[in-house]
Amino acid sequence: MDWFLVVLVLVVAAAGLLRWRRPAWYWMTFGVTLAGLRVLVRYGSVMDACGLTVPPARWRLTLARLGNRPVPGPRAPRVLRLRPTRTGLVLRIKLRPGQDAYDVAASTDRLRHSFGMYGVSSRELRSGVVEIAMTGYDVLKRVQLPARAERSAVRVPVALREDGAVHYRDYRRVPHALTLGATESGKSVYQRGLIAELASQDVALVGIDCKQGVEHAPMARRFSALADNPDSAELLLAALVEHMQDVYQLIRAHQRISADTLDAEIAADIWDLPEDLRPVPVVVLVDEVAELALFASRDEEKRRDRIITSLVRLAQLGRAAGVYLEICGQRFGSELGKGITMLRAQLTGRTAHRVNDETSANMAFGDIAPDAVLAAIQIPTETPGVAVAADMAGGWSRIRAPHTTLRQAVNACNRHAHCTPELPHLAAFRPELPHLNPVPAPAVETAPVAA
Ligand SMILES: Nc1ncnc2c1ncn2[C@@H]1O[C@H](COP(=O)(O)OP(=O)(O)OP(=O)(O)O)[C@@H](O)[C@H]1O
Repeated sequence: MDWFLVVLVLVVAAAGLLRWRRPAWYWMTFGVTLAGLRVLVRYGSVMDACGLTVPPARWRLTLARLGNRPVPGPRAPRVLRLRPTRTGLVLRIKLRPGQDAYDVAASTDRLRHSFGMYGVSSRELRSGVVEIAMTGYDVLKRVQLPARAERSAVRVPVALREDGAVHYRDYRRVPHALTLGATESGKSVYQRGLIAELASQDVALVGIDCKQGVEHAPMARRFSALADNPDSAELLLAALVEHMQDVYQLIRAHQRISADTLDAEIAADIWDLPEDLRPVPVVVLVDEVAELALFASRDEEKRRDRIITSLVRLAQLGRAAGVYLEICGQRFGSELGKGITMLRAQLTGRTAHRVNDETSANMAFGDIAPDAVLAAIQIPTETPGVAVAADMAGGWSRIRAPHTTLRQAVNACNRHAHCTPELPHLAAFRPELPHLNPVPAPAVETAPVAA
């Protein structure tokens, strides 16, 4: 009995310690079982308390009356499945007649504290079937992407969503994206993580970093082209437009051949081309975009107009040619001059880190997901890296990228330097390669020769 007590105290102490210091480990060791039991045991009463039950059917009442049995109580939605995950529980329920997925969505906060979970969200899978995703702890506090997250050439995991799901950057679904945020809000860390993920994929990376290359230059081994000032950015963007036009020519040539062949696929973009003909997709990463739009003289104004025109052309036509834009900045509104709102309309993937004012949040979401504006303004200063991500479908979620240091990103780029494709149009912009080991070799002391 004594031993049993000692073991019990030790287990409770270990659980308490894990819950306090390592909530993810606590969840996987104790939390998931306790929360699963709690949900199953309390399910009926919680649903009743949250107003998610319906009165019993009339035939049940009649049967009970005829059989002199107790009157049946209200009925909660039927549980189809309760699935544990790495970060929480997923409960799938079948609604009773007269219930609506909106009723569940409106009760998520009540469900959250009634089930003792950290966060609850819901979505309708199909008519009458709702999935309730519950997280057991604050998954955005210390973010680690699951090693088994799916990866493909133009779809890589970049962050974790607050419901515990992995947030992907999928260039085929959302070709161009805009990432906004105040200074020190986590934009560079987000972009670094993205580069580190893309490094191992079959894509060409092109960087435009007007902070003199401070962000991109250390990762130059994996970049097919780099520009570190507005002058070279202008030329690089013009070269990218030429590359895009060449890819269109290739697609046209393939279409001419396949048009004469009965039943052959007719390509509409690079992904329809046979693999041996398909040009490598290009991801163009622009850091601090406002630097490209500012000018102080007439010549600089003309250069700015040419830069914005090239960006607009790439945004409008790049998707089919496999040229994708990833633009990053503190603000991106009409105050940056003509062409900006037109360009922004093409950047349909939006991510906003902490912003300083509502206007900046509106620049990110005002036109695509107005509900996300408030969420972006509420991101606290003490959680850099937390962001709100939305796309044209109008849905949004809070996300946080893992904390990728520049060293980790550089290591990933160096490891995959051999994957860097050479693009003929961009040959003039191949970056000067940093030395892998820049530490000078220590001077060799020569021992005095014995007489
Ligand atoms: N995902 C994250 N998780 C934890 N900490 C983060 C994360 N992202 C950023 N940080 C912290 O916030 C600091 C600022 O991040 P970052 O340099 O990415 O900001 P920024 O928005 O690019 O700033 P600036 O515009 O001034 O370059 C980082 O040094 C890091 O310590």
